[in-house]
Formats: sequence, C-alpha cells, structure tokens
Amino acid sequence: MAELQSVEAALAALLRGVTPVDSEIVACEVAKRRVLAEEVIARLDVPPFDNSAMDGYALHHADAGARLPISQRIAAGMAPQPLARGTCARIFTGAALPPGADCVVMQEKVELDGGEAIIPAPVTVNNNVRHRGSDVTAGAVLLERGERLDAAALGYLASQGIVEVSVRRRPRCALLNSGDEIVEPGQALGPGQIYNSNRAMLRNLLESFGAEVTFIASMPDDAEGTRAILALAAEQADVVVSTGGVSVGEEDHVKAAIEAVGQLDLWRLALKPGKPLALGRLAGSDTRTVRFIGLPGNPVSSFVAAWLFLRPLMGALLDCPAMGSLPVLPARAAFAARTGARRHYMRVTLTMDGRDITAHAFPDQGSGVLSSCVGADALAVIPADATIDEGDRIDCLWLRVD
Ligand SMILES: Nc1nc2c(c(=O)[nH]1)N[C@H]1C(S)=C(S)[C@@H](COP(=O)(O)OP(=O)(O)OC[C@H]3O[C@@H](n4cnc5c(N)ncnc54)[C@H](O)[C@@H]3O)O[C@H]1N2
Ligand code: MOO
Repeated sequence: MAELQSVEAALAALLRGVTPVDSEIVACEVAKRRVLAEEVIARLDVPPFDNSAMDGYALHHADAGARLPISQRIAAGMAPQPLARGTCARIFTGAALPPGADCVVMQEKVELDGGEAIIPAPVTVNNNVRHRGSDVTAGAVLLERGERLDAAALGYLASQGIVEVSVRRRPRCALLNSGDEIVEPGQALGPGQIYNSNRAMLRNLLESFGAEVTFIASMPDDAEGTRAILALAAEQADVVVSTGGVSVGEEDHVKAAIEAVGQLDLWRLALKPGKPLALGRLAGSDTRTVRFIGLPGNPVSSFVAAWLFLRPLMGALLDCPAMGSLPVLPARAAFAARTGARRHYMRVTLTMDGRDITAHAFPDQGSGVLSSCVGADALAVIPADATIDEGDRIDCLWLRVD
C-alpha cells in the first residue's frame, strides 16, 4: 500500500499558486469579519484634543494648594476659554482642557467653599490629562492589510470617522455532496438512507471562514450529470467543495468528470479522521482556475478536514495570515490514547484551572460520530505512533476562533 502523505504536504499542494480574491468597498456597518484589502491610515489624532480623564477641576499645577476661584465650567463638547492663572475650571470627563491648564484634580479630592475650590498640593503636570494623539496619531497605520475586522477594529475605524473600507470580496464556494443514501432534512427517510449533515455543517463552517456559499447541489450518479453540475459549480465559485466518494472511488464519475476539464489528485493522508482527500483544479467560466477539494463523506472527517484545509485556503484567498493556522494551546490529557501510522485529531473540550488546561476527549472518536464535534473546543493533536497516558502534555488546536 502506498505510503500515507502528511497533512502539511497536502496543505502546501492545496495552497500552491492561490492568489487573493479581488477587493470591494463596503460600508463599515456591514464589514464585520471582513478582511482588509488595504492598510487603513489614520486621518485624525485620537483623542483630537487634550481632555480630562475625570470629572473635577482643571488648573495650572503650580496653583495647587490655594483657594482658586472657579472661572469657567467646561462640559464635554464645549470649546473652553483660556484659563487665567490663579483660577481653576470646573471640568467633566472628555471635556477639552482649557489653554493654560496642565492638570486635572478629581472632584473627590477637592473641597468647595463659597464658589472657590480648595485643591490640595502637590499636583503633577499632566495629572488626569489625556493628550491629543496619545491613542492614534494622524498618518499612522491604523489597521494592517489582512486584518479581519472584529468589534474593536470596527470601533477603531469609527473613532476616525471612517464609514467605508476596502475589503476582500468573500470567496465564492460551491458545496456539493455525493451518495445515493443522502437525503435532505425535511424529506422522509427511506430504508438505508441518512440525512445530509455535511451540507449544513460545511456551509456554516465555510461562512464562518469568510466564504459565501453560492451554489449547493447533490452530485448525480451519472457521468454526464456530474460534469454538468461541476461546470455549473465552477462557473459560480472560486472553490468547489464536495464530500463523499473519495475513499476507493468505485463511483468514479467525479474523478473522471474533473479530469475531463482539469486535474485531480487523490491523497491518502496520515491523518485520522480524514485520510482520503481529493485536490484538483477546474477551469472556471473565464481564465480563472477553480480549486476543487473533495473531503471524506464521514461527517467527522469532513469537519476536521474543513478546519485543517478549508480554513487556511480561505485565509489564502482572503490574504489573511491569521487564518493560516489555528492557535495551539498546551494541555494535559484527561485520557489515554494510542495511535498508529496516522496522526489523530481528537475532538476535546477544555477546562481551565488557573493556568492549567485539561483536555477531555469525547468518548467515541469514530469518524461517523458527529456528537464528538458538537461542543468541541479544540482538536487534540496526537502524533503518529504515540502512546499518550493520562496527564501527558498534548497540543490542542483551538477551534473557538472568530
Ligand atoms: N476499503 C476502504 N474503505 C474505506 C477507506 C479505505 O481506505 N478503504 N477509507 C475509510 C475512510 S478513513 C473514510 S474517511 C471514508 C471516506 O469515504 P468517502 O469519502 O468515500 O465517503 P462515502 O463512502 O461516500 O461516505 C462515507 C460515510 O459518510 C457518510 N456520508 C457521506 N456523505 C454524507 C453527508 N453528506 N452527510 C452525512 N453523512 C454522509 C456515508 O453515508 C458513509 O457512512 O471511507 C472509509 N472507507
Ligand atoms: O480517515 Mo477516515 O476519516 O478515519 O474515517
């Protein structure tokens, strides 16, 4: 039997020659989780003016220790007057510091007496002052190209008054499945039939990886129909993902159909679950090359393969380096495991006790047992030909990424 190939080699083959998709301008309001196609340069200093970090009194620090008349009241949003020496200004959080003041004393430390403020000395220069440009300086890089926009990044853009950004368009994916036994939820099950769980699962995973699923179909079981579906899928997608029919390939329509219009390599990986993988290329409607990736039919195998292969592929299409790999967390195994020639990606939940992370494996790690993926926090990576005892240190790939 041919030697099994590594996950890394298959990933490198999948990503070879992938170029990012085009960019488009979108409103920040709908840009959540989109990937920046260009760096964003700050237009403004943030904060845009020196302002108070507290509700209190603004003064020149050298005037502290005396009774100071309150010469003005500055609320947030008001333009202050210059502050005369020997006086102080009533000021509120976020209000502009008046010219001539260099510090703010919080009101809890100040005593009021007959319209005057008694401010205890000493007070240091810059006390409770938020300086213009201390967060962001105009002209600086605000966000790097390739950054995926999360809540904080969108708030950061808003702080600059930015309303639209250049982002990668969502890679278009076609999602196909094979297998005569597969029935869509909502229909009645006949003998020997099962519901299509891969479609809902992969659609959701692909969308969470930033893709738009533009075409969904079941593969017919004849050569001509298969060719027609693949042609339709390739017309509307950057990537065609299918599940099932990659193990030993008696139903060889897919392989033949792809080879008629492109090229297909069948891989057998040192990976459990997810040993069989098909990687190919199809001709798109124009000069584009459309990538074809055939995942194993077993739902757990396609779940794991989606995280290991589809996510980095989306990362490459989106030019988003953070999506190239999953964060690795070191944990202690709360289980024992033994592997053979294939590296095992076990579905685990993680518990945290202080700095210690413990990985708990789902009891049945079979590749058809989708309950082992429901609620999984991570994939515990058990190397090939290894024996893991309870308490051993293992690496876990964190799946709770945005
Ligand atoms: N003789 C061999 N048999 C198998 C091998 C092998 O090397 N030699 N490999 C096994 C491994 S490992 C895997 S993984 C699977 C991969 O199978 P296929 O990709 O060819 O997929 P199918 O045979 O079509 O289906 C496998 C399994 O998954 C169920 N399935 C398929 N599609 C769906 C779906 N959309 N939703 C839910 N479940 C689905 C299907 O009914 C089968 O039970 O092959 C092993 N066999
Ligand atoms: O590689 Mo398969 O995915 O073990 O069931």
